[in-house]
This record gives sequence, C-alpha cells and structure tokens, in this order.
Amino acid sequence: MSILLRLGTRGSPLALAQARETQALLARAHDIAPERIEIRVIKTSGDIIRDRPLSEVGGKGLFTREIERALADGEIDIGVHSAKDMSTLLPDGLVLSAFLEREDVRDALISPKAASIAALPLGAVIGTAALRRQAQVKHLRPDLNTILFRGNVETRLRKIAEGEADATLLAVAGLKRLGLLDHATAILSEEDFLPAIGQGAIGLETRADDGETGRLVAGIDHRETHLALTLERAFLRVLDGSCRTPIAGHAKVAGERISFRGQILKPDGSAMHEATRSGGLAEAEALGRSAGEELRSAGGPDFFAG
Ligand SMILES: NCc1[nH]cc(CCC(=O)O)c1CC(=O)O
Repeated sequence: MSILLRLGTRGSPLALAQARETQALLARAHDIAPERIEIRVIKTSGDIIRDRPLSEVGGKGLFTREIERALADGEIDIGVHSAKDMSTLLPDGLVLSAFLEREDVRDALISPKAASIAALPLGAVIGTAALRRQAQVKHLRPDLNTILFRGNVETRLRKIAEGEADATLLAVAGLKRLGLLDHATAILSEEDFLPAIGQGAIGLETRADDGETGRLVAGIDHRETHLALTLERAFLRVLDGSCRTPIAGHAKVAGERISFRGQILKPDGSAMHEATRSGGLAEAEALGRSAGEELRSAGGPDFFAG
C-alpha cells in the first residue's frame, strides 16, 4: 500500500508516542490504514546540544527547526510537535493547523526525599532545565538550589534515581504518554506551578499551500484546545522578547467562555506578576494579547533585560 501522509517528529520516546497518537487519530478519522501514514524521525538541534540551558542556545525553535525545514521542503506533510516547544512565530508558509486534545497540564514532583515541595529539606537541590520551574520553585522556597538537568524524560528520571539531585519537576502529560506516571511522587497544584504555555498539547504543523493535508488535519482538531492555545500563544507573543524571562500561563474553555491566568517571574523567583482574563471565545486572541501587555508594563523594562 502506498504512503499517503508523512509525519515528521523528533526521535525521543515521548515524541514518538505523540506521533503514534497522531497517526492513530488520523487513521481512524479518515478510515486510512495506519501503515499508509509514515512516521519519519528527524534529529533536531535540541537533541544534539545537551549540556547547556535551552535559554542560552537559542530557545524554543531548537526542537522544531529541522522538522519545519523538512516540512517546507516537502519531505514530510505534517510536523508533530509538543506545543510547548514551538516558537510563537512560524516560518513563512507554515501554519499550525490543529491541536490534539490536551493532556493534564500540571507538573509532577519526582523525589525520593520528600512527598511535597514544602517537605524538601532546607537547601535541597532541584534539577531542572526549565527557567519557569526554577523560578517557581525559588519563589515558593528561596532556600532551595537548582541545577541544570537536561535530556529526555527517562534520562531525568535516571538522574534522580542516581542521586544527582534531590528532586525534579516533569510534565504530567509527558509521564502519562510514556506510561511513567507511577514515577511521580506528587502532582503539583496549578496555583503554585502554573504550566508553560502549550504544556500538554500536541500541535500539528502543515504547509499553508497544502490544502488537502490541512483538511485531513482539521478533521482531528480539538476545538477547546485550539482556542486555549490561540489565547496562550498570543499572550506569549507579546512577552517573547527575551527567552530569559520565565513565563507561565493556562487558558481554559468552559462552554462559551474562556478564562486565563498568566504569570511572569524573575529567574531567581524574587518577583512575580500575574494577570487574569475571561471573555467570549471569539476574543481568545485579544484576551491573550491584553494579558501579555498588562504583564509587560507591570514588569517594566528591567524585568525583561534578564
Ligand atoms: N521541554 C521538553 C518537553 N516538551 C514537552 C514535554 C512534556 C509534554 C508536554 O508538556 O506536552 C517536555 C518534558 C517535560 O517538560 O517534562
């Protein structure tokens, strides 16, 4: 049977799980044999550069650039990405056509030492690669120390098992998709650990001029997730000037309303600003922008200087 669609993805176990989920949904929605939807693994810069914080080596585009190049060049038809890893501005000619239904947006604590952040010993060491998690941890517990923890989910779990840090934070969504949620010591409250923009959602990117694939992908789009991501990404776009600013936010759809809480922090957790919005679904983009603008002026120029 001939190949009908080519999905491009990173090769990490989590990325492959997300690509298989996309493959299964497309096959079911359009009555296509799954083997006619090929999964192509593409190595990205983010998979190669492993020893430095992402904020220092070029931020978000790192996990998507090579996949986007393959998409633009027509080597694949759909780029499958963690929405969290996508930059707010897509290359010309590419569009985010659909999002799969969002998984749990929360972070999990993984620690052999304590059942909660509050119970960690004074001065305990948290391993994380995410500036947002570092800032939120320090905001709650200024005595805690953070060290750089990179690598995929399995690598980070191994580092904790080997004692390289006392605890780490990982997305519940990733642990669930990998069948590893039993490694979570506790699920952290969204109140204290507002997620990263896009956390838990899978974004499907296509070529703007490829209407046929665009239609197939639109058939598996999850409307509420799409609306939430529209708001969250508009918020992030306003604040995106510096990838050294920890940013968090979560939009939720309930009936015909959408609500949002967004947050910026200093990397050391010493300052934090929040904005909340709620309104009609048609306002999603405008609500995100206005929340971003509120936080941009609340933070002032030195907040974003890093
Ligand atoms: N930055 C890496 C990354 N990108 C997406 C996820 C998890 C899955 C998701 O948020 O959709 C992870 C790992 C993590 O943060 O634990």
